[in-house]
Amino acid sequence: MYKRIFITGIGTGVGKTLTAACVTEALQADYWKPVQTGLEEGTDTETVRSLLSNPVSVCHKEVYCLREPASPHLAARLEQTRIDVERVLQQAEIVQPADRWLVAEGAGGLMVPLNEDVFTLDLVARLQAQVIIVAQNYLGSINHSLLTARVLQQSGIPVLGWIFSGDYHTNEDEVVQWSGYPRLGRIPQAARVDRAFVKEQAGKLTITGAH
Ligand SMILES: Nc1ncnc2c1ncn2[C@@H]1O[C@H](COP(=O)(O)OP(=O)(O)OP(=O)(O)O)[C@@H](O)[C@H]1O
Ligand SMILES: C[C@H](N)[C@H](N)CCCCCC(=O)O
Ligand SMILES: [Mg+2]
Repeated sequence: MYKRIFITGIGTGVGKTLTAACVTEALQADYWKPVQTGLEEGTDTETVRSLLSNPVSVCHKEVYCLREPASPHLAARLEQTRIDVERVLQQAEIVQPADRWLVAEGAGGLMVPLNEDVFTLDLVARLQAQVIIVAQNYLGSINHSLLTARVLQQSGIPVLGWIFSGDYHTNEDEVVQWSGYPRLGRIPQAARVDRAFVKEQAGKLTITGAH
């Protein structure tokens, strides 16, 4: 079994990057965003690099960096290219030493296409990663959360549990109960997100079951 954790979310903009930084800090892991779309506001790799305190974590280079802030298959099409999943998988082998945890972050959620044939979900399965799902509370988030859980269950992908992004809401209990996946923690809404905040939140996560 690879020591790989894939951070997915119930959608885009739900707090995966900050959560990934906290998980990376907690495990003193390495971080990797293989496919980045949208470059104008900076990359997730730059964000995570700026938020880590420990001296051992490495933030690896992306395999694809695509300018358009869109689904990877569309952003790739605009640049007359195609995301080659085999290349992403080969790169995972290259960047990851066998004894180190790798925290990988997807672009958007699991049913985001990487090309005309492959979804992010398929990449997760091929990476043989264990999954952490980031959920945020909003009206409609129970549906998005349980759809995400269902597609992972149906794919037989191992799930470590949920990390909630933002302040507590009872919907969180619903999502845990209906899905059967445990709560690994919550990253509260912060007025200022910095290294100290990430370090503090990393110390509160309980990432059990990772092996
Ligand atoms: N707990 C928090 N406190 C304050 N701001 C937050 C928190 N979580 C996320 N944010 C902010 O919300 C915005 C969207 O979150 P983020 O970029 O992490 O989404 P994402 O799920 O990683 O999206 P993508 O699919 O683009 O990778 C960012 O500006 C981020 O800094
Ligand atoms: C640009 C954005 N921040 C993400 N990196 C890409 C999100 C793709 C979402 C696609 C979709 O679900 O419609
Ligand atoms: Mg992100």
